Amino acid sequence: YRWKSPTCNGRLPPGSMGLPLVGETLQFFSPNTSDDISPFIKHRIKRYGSIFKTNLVGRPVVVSTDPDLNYFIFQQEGQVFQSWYPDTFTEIFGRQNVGSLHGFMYKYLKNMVLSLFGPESLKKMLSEVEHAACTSLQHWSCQDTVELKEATATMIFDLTAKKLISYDSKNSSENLRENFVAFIQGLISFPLDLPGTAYHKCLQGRKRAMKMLKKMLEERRAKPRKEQSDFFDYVVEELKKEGTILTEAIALDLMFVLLFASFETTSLAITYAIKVLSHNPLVLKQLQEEHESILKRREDPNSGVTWKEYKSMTYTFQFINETVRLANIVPGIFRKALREINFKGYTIPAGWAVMVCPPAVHLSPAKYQDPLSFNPSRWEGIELNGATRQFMAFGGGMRFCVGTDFTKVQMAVFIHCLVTKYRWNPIKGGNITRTPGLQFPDGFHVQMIKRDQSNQE
Ligand code: HEM
Repeated sequence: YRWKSPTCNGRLPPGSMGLPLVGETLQFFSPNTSDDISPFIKHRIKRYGSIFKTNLVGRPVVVSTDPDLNYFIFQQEGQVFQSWYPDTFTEIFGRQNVGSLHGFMYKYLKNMVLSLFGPESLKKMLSEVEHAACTSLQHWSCQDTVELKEATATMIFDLTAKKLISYDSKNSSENLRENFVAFIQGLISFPLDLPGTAYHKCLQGRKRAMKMLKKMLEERRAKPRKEQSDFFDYVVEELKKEGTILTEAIALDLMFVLLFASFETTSLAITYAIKVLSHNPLVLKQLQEEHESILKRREDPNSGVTWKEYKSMTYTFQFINETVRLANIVPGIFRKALREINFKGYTIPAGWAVMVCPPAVHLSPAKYQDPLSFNPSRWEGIELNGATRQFMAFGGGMRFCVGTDFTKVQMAVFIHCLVTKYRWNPIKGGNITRTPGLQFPDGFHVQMIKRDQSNQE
């Protein structure tokens, strides 16, 4: 009885707490192979309304699909709500990762990351991003087929690892990337650390990756470089400062999170983008027109993408917004109630978790006409500089994703290289599963063909 009816000073949102101990965890993780809102969420909205309670991995949770409550949760970060993630996240990302830090330390880290992925840094990175995209595409076009999820993940990982820690997979005896396996499955999973589970694989990967990162940082501290050129140099300088609040453990957890957050999310977005492009020839044509006209306007045809050109990719930004709206890479954003809250007649008790559910908003017919259709033009004339009540693919409020602009640069530049120089044929795979994180269980295999070659065919 106590499990089913938790104590509360007011009126709890409706919903079921499921079975003792496991709650509704199994239903929450059951796979969904469509782009639509997961049946778990959909059925409960129908039955209980837009705010309901449940229990996931032994935790009472209020799920919010209500735009007003979502907005309130994001705005109240650090006041009424605080960033909180299930134990699986904290164990995998480290207890001192940026998502688990608050107050002064959090602001300090956020500024550090923003200086790394802010517009000034990105302007300087543009040519590196283009180089990575062009060489990868060239390489893939020499192979019979390429599996895009893995290939784009490797491309982005190599670029970020170079920028952060000057890691070059080709000149290193150890493979850092292979430690980041099964992450999407392991992160939001049942915290069972048993051989064979995705959670176990993630923990093992984390241990190995942290060992490598620690060794690299120690080597750098022993032999600091004259000029600061990567994030490790910056960290080494910060650690030397008297009275610094940064510790080696915090810096390493941050490095680990950034490496993961940058490659796993953007590679899913790019793979998803190419998959939808394969089915939407008119969208592809519009993208081609935009990018070919950029090339035509260029005085020096051999020069790279400039910041001005990047900023002029209007249709591409609409395409990116539409991709991340439908991809719903982050299916749930977690917070903890710091005190009791009353909202729209319901009480959320202090200490309870809340989960903002972006897919429920992104796929709501009340917010988006024909929500499941891929239509970049719906974003025409809408400039998104942050989250809105309708769009929260990158979160919202104070914790809005610091990598948003980095992702957009990578996606836009990659699309530029792809649509101006290549065409592709889907060969196999491309099916998606959401458990609830987006995955391509059999990858997405395509044949990449250089356009001048294909024109001659
Ligand atoms: C398609 C790509 C991406 C998506 C959909 C995405 C999504 C999100 C979301 C929803 C949040 C908010 C989490 C919360 O409020 O608890 C977030 C935070 C974050 N993201 Fe991203 N992200 C993407 C790319 C990146 C990249 C490329 C980086 C690396 C630079 C990155 C680094 C971070 C970090 C460090 C945070 C934590 C920010 C904080 O706690 O203030 N993300 N991201």
